[in-house]
Amino acid sequence: MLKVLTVSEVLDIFKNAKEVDNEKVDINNALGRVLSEDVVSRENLPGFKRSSVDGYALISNDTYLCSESMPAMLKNKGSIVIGERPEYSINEGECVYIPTGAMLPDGADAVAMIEDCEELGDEVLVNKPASRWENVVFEDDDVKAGEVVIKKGTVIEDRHIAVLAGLGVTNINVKRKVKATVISTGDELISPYEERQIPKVRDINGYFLTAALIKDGCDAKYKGISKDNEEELFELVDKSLEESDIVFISGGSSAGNRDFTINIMERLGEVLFHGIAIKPGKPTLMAKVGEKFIVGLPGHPLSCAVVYRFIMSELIDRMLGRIRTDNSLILKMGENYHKAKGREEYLPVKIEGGFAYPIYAKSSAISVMAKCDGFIKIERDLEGIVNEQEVKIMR
Ligand SMILES: Nc1nc2c(c(=O)[nH]1)N[C@H]1C(S)=C(S)[C@@H](COP(=O)(O)OP(=O)(O)OC[C@H]3O[C@@H](n4cnc5c(N)ncnc54)[C@H](O)[C@@H]3O)O[C@H]1N2
Ligand code: MOO
Repeated sequence: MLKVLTVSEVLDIFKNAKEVDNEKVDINNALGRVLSEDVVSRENLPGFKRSSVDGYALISNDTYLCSESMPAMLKNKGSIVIGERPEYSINEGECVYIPTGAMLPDGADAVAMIEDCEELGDEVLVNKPASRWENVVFEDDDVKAGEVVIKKGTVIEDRHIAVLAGLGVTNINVKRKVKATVISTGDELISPYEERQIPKVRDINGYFLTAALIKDGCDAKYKGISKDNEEELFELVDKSLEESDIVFISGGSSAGNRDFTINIMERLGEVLFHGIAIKPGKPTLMAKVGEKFIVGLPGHPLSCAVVYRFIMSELIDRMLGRIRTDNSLILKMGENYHKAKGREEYLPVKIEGGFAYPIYAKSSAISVMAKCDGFIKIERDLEGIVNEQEVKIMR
């Protein structure tokens, strides 16, 4: 008897998954890792008042009402060197040349752009009034000391690396990678490196899952193809559990006479469910072995991909404490779509002219993965979506 759960019941089970431990990585190895604590700035950024333009640092009052026909005439004290503390301080009637990014000298409260000034011997003529703090960046304009700059759970992207470098945070607290093993099962499977042998089929899921797990920040190992032989698969899963937090088995998940995954799960641990009310991907199963998991995914490639992408990646999120950024898109449907009640459905769609169109595909098809621009989720109790209805496209 299959123990079929709804998607929300499955997600509830994931809430009990334990987060992996923390580790430290160098900024050069931080890309794609999940922050295990908030990054709190120890300091203000930029940390000093600086000019945002090339020009002359001066006292704004000295340029009051000046114009091209009546420029303000200021004494030029010289030049400030970028990266050095200014040797000069500015008094009434004085100015000093300052390059973009250099430290504002004491006394100055504005910078006039070089385009609005003319050097005339020892003097500088300023043709346009500068208002107080014009072209000046304050000590804490960018970041204030004590501020949370990047939140715990964030996946570190290149843009975060920029911020970490700016803050001088080079040793970063992250979650260790989730260790995952991928096993494909089926006597009919051959490696994509092998010569084609009809009616054998190339292993798609092993490659897909390994790539998807790596993309999700796991240390994923592909263990190849196991024959439809319970003992062979048992040995492989048992051994893989020693070195993994989670073992993914593709194929053999439904109820046929060569579907051993359930037996292996019963022998090794506690089966959590056998079946999710979802289309495609119903024959998905999962077991717990101590703090580790075995997941059995449907053999049909589209089903396997949908279950990983929309269900199992949530488990990985839990284990990594990851906050996923929402990159979904809201668009209108370009036609009606009918669905049967009772299962939550993930429908592949193509975007054309700003509308979403369903792609009709059997779960044994794989080309849809190259053709679709994303998936829409249709709730369990709905019977479809009508033309022009707004839908959320998950990518
Ligand atoms: N009597 C029933 N038959 C089936 C049911 C059912 O409820 N009762 N469910 C169907 C659904 S839905 C799916 S999905 C599949 C899932 O089957 P399994 O997970 O047991 O997978 P297999 O039988 O091993 O394979 C199904 C199909 O997928 C191909 N396959 C398997 N692994 C791979 C791989 N790594 N790469 C590419 N293709 C793969 C395999 O050759 C089969 O064609 O069961 C339905 N049947
Ligand atoms: O659930 Mo199957 O995965 O519908 O094709």
